[in-house]
Amino acid sequence: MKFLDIKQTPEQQQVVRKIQKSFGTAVGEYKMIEQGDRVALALSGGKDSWTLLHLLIDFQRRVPIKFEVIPITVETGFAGFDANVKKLEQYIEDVLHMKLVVLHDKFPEIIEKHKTPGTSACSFCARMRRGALYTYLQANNINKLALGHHADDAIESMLMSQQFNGVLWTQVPIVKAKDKPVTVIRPLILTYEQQMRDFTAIFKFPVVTCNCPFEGNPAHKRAVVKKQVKNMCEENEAVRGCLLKTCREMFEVIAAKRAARGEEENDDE
Ligand SMILES: Nc1ncnc2c1ncn2[C@@H]1O[C@H](COP(=O)(O)OP(=O)(O)OP(=O)(O)O)[C@@H](O)[C@H]1O
Repeated sequence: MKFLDIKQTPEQQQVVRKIQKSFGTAVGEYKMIEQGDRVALALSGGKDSWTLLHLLIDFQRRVPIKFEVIPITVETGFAGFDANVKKLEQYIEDVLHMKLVVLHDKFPEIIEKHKTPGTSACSFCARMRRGALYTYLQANNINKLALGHHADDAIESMLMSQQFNGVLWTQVPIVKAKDKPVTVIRPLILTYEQQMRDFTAIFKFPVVTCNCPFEGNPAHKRAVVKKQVKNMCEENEAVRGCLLKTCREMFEVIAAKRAARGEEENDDE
């Protein structure tokens, strides 16, 4: 597996080192990976989870901790996604010499039947995806689930929760799933989305989408908040760093509140 060994320009080397550092800091600081872990990497085929898969394999080769990485894709059943998943399988076999686990499902039919008015299809889909992954993980003794959420996701979720729900919430770096022997980890939580774009541009992963008809709607709350952050950064480029610092304080507040209530997390995306 020589994916990181391809010839890189000095600028590209900088991109790689910087992302290895933000990944390594998150994994170390939040104690995400331990000896003997079996880590499922939830691969959507987007740039974030592709980047995460490569960083996990790179980390596996560089540290003395022994752990497994098992890439898994939920083939949701949206028209055309099955052909995209074939591209993921091919790359993983040819380039990484690994096997992709594919869980086939029929989300469009279930969404059509059960969607409750007022809730977005996206959160419903994310919950079903999580359910499918937890079922497979439990049946196969896999104790960690790595998701590709990154720093900008955490920032946007924090601002969305404040503005639309009036609560302190965001995706946290590590959390035990409610009632399940699975711990969710987010090793990219200190890495900005632009870093993933730069990393993907160097290694040219076969990026695919899930072909869902709801994606990219500019009226979505996340799209609204993304634009707000962009506007703030145009006025003061230090804003993004400050917001991530706030998120890091919030991770502790959220964990302390949960511990005080004796709760395990219901880790909604
Ligand atoms: N179909 C899927 N199968 C497996 N894991 C998935 C799937 N879709 C999403 N995920 C996981 O959930 C995370 C968050 O999903 P989301 O749809 O918000 O992705 P995203 O921000 O577009 O990231 P990516 O670039 O990885 O697609 C992904 O990074 C990935 O780890």
